[in-house]
Formats: sequence, structure tokens, C-alpha cells
Amino acid sequence: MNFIDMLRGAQQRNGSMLCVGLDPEPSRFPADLKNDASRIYEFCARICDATEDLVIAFKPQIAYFAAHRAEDQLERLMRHLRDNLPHVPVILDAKRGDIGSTAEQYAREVFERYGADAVTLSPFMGFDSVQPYLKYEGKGAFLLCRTSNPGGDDLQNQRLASVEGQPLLYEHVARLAQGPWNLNGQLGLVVGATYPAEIERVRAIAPTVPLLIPGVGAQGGDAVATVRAGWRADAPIVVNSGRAIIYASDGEGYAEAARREARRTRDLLEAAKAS
Ligand SMILES: O=c1ccn([C@@H]2O[C@H](COP(=O)(O)O)[C@@H](O)[C@H]2O)c(=O)[nH]1
Repeated sequence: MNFIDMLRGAQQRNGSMLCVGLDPEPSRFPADLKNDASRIYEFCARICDATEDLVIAFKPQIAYFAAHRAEDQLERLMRHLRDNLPHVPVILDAKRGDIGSTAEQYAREVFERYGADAVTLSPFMGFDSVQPYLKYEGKGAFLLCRTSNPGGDDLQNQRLASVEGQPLLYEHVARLAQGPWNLNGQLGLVVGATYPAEIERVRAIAPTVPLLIPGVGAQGGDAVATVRAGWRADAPIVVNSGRAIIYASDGEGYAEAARREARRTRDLLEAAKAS
């Protein structure tokens, strides 16, 4: 099954467009795990087990594992998800971007070492930096397009004077992902929930690619406006919330609290479809 079919399957099965972001920071763990980087796997696995029937995807952010020398725990988590929750696709948030030969190694890391179903990539170095990932049949790649952070304006909202019609840079990325770069239908786009007007614009340019939309929850993005701008019956949107869910409580019942917050967010997103 390819990545898009996996997304559709999870969306239908769980009635959800919510992605739980796994950004494990031991200093924010509950008391019995606090500041113990050797418990990252346990923390994440418990959150995933508690929310698997409420999500369209999980999104581990690789930096939170690498910073704590916990790549082995990320491998273990990916194995756990594959073996026990194979109906939930996993997007590895790595934001890679490099020349082709190095990109081949990164692609190998993402898809062979970790066994992710999709990855996030920076498109800044051009098509030859993206192509190595597309050689992995059925895997997905989300290109950064209009990111959720304020600094995204610095480059993404600049006009491309040399391109006919002078689109903004993020609009150009959306066009490439919808058209010439999307050789086998593997590409999606990252668009921040903090900029619903830009989500709407991206949807107009790229109506059929899946969108990964971070920024609801801790970053304050408007969940309802996000769904109104991006949701389409025929192209999945994957709305990520990380810290607001995984740190919903720092007590013993953190996994149950994460489940409650995930359910609340899932229901809010679903209700917005009809609004
Ligand atoms: O534009 C972007 C692209 C990626 N991210 C990542 O998403 C999560 C957001 O976590 P929250 O705790 O829900 O804020 C995090 O891993 C970022 O690296 C993003 O925020 N914006």
C-alpha cells in the first residue's frame, strides 16, 4: 500500500485528520521519567498506544531523538509502530535537503533504517535534492512550502521576479509539487496552521496533494480556519499537534491526558468540516 492510501485508510478508520507530533523533551516528562533520556521510547510508545485510534498519522521529529543520542530509541519506536500499529502511517520530520549523493544517504536513513512511510524535506536545493527520496516506491515526501514560523516570511513570501507572473516563492513550490516534480504522486506540502490564508492559496494551486499542517495547539494556529482553508474530500490533510497533546499532563496519567486532548482536537477538526 502506498503512503497516500495509508493516509486515506487511517483517516477513514479513525475519522481523523489529526497527527500527533512526537517531540520528546525529557525535561518536560512526568515525574517518574523526568530528565531521563533513556525513557524517550517508553514515553512516546505510551502516547502512541493511547492515541492510535484517534489519528491519521504520527510525526516523530528526529532532532528530539538525535539531541539526546536516542536514535536507537527512535528505531525501537518505529519497530513498535510497524509491528503493533501498522494502520497508522509515520511521517519522519527531518527537513532534509542536500546534493543528490548525500540525499541518497538521508533517504536510506529515513526509509531503510527507520522504515518511515514519509519524510519532510526542504526543497531549497532543487529537484535533484528531492529525487533520491522518490526512488522509494510508495513512500511520501512533504516539501516545506509555507512554514508555521514567523521567519517563514523572510524567503517564502518573496516574489520570484524571474518567473512569469511573479509568484511568491511558496506559491512556486506548491506549483512544482502539484506538477513537474510530482513524478509518481508521492509529494505533499507543509503549510502552517498559523497562516490559513496561505493554506487556501496553496490548496488553489495544489488541489490534489496531501498537506501536512503543523501549528495548531502550542503555536496557536486556528484549527477551524485551517480545516476550512485546506480540507478536501479527495486529498488528505494531516493536521499536526505535538506539545499540546504529549504534555497535556506531567502527572502519572500523562498518556490518558494525551488521549483526552487528542480526542478533543480530533473532534474539533472533524466538526470544522461541516462549518
Ligand atoms: O512549518 C513547520 C514545519 C514543521 N514544524 C514541526 O511541527 C512540530 C510542531 O510541534 P508543536 O508542539 O505542535 O508546535 C515540531 O516538530 C516542528 O518542528 C512546525 O512547527 N512548523
